Amino acid sequence: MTTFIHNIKMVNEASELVTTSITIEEGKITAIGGEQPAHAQVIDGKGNLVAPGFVDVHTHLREPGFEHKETIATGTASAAKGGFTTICAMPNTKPVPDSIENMQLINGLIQDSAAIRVLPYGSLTKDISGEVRTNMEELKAQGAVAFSDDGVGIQLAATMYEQMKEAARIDAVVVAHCEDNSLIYEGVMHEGTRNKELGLPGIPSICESVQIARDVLLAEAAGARYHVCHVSTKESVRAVRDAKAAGIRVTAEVCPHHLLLEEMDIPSDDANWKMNPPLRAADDKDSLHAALLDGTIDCIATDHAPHTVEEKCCGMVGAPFGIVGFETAFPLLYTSFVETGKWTLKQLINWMTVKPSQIFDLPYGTLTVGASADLTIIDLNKEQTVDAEGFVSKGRNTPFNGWVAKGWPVLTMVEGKIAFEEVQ
Ligand SMILES: NC(=O)N[C@@H](CC(=O)O)C(=O)O
Ligand SMILES: [Zn+2]
Ligand SMILES: [Zn+2]
Repeated sequence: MTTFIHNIKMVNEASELVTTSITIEEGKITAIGGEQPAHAQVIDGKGNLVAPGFVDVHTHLREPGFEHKETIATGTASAAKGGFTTICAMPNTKPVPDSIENMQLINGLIQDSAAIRVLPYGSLTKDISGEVRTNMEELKAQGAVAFSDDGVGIQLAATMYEQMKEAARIDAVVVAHCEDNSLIYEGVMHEGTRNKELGLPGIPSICESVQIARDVLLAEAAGARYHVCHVSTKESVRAVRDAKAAGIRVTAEVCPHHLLLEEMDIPSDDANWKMNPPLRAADDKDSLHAALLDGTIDCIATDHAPHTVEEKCCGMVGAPFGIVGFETAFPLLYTSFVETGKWTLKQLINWMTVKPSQIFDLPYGTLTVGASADLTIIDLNKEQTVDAEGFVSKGRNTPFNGWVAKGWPVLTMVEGKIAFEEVQ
């Protein structure tokens, strides 16, 4: 089948919008700016923006094991609505993708119900318990996109070092949730000013940064490719920046909420503001912005982490960490940082497409002839209020409810097939 999308604007290197057309055949882009082919299905882009489908390297789909929070079907529908076409699913499911058998089980579930492309992580240790190392070569052969124990930090340096050496041998990326368990102090938000006002236990910044500092040195010694999840503190930024300057193969991501919010924004003891790592201080947030702009931080990832209303109902202590992210990521970032002139549209799109793809050697996140027709059409003028009740995700856990934003995806396509379309 041939599809022709016309009356569409693409953003060029200078971040200007250029009206063009896209021809898609057999799931691939075959022309940009060409004439309408005969017998094509025609889509009117209505003058909207077309961007490469977003690539999210840090997501939680909860299935198998926690289908009451999210399923592969609801999570990928939510992602498609947010303009995402490729997402990497973290391994904190039940079972954990830590064996050939469990990888195959998860691949089967993805095959059966994913609305977009889902690339599963394999775990670094069995049952993400930090003890017994997994056979990453076996898991890679089953399609593991990279390796992580996200949700928990790897406490033992030797475990991390051994897996890094093996990852270097098989050319895989080690992806780390950095958290030293001895420095959590049962905290539920940032150890700073706001937690004291609210009388809640705090997680100090060193809980994250000391493990990053350890890991970049381990990565250097192992010759491994090492990617840091959800960087949240200025000390973490410095550790990554220094490591890059030393030639260590480190990359890093930042989440929208850490760019948009800080500890003082937390209105009350409300678990919709509880996530790991927590919202940090204003100067941490500033350093994350500077790090994105100077390339210390490579990309943006949502860390979409759905939980139920019941789990999030009753204050921070006792509630699980995590907030949803797919359906609000682009509009919130676009409105806060592109519309205000802090970033160019091209920068934002790159941080959500080519940049994450490059880290994981993925052939996605680009609108070029020959590439998979993974794209999202976005109405940059459409203004809408974030309404958690209207989310496609099962999760309602967002601190952004009620925010007004522009730039909502109206159509998302994966391999030329429509995965989401806004009903008129
Ligand atoms: N980010 C979170 O607060 N929670 C994540 C785990 C994680 O990403 O560390 C989850 O799985 O709920
Ligand atoms: Zn994490
Ligand atoms: Zn996560």
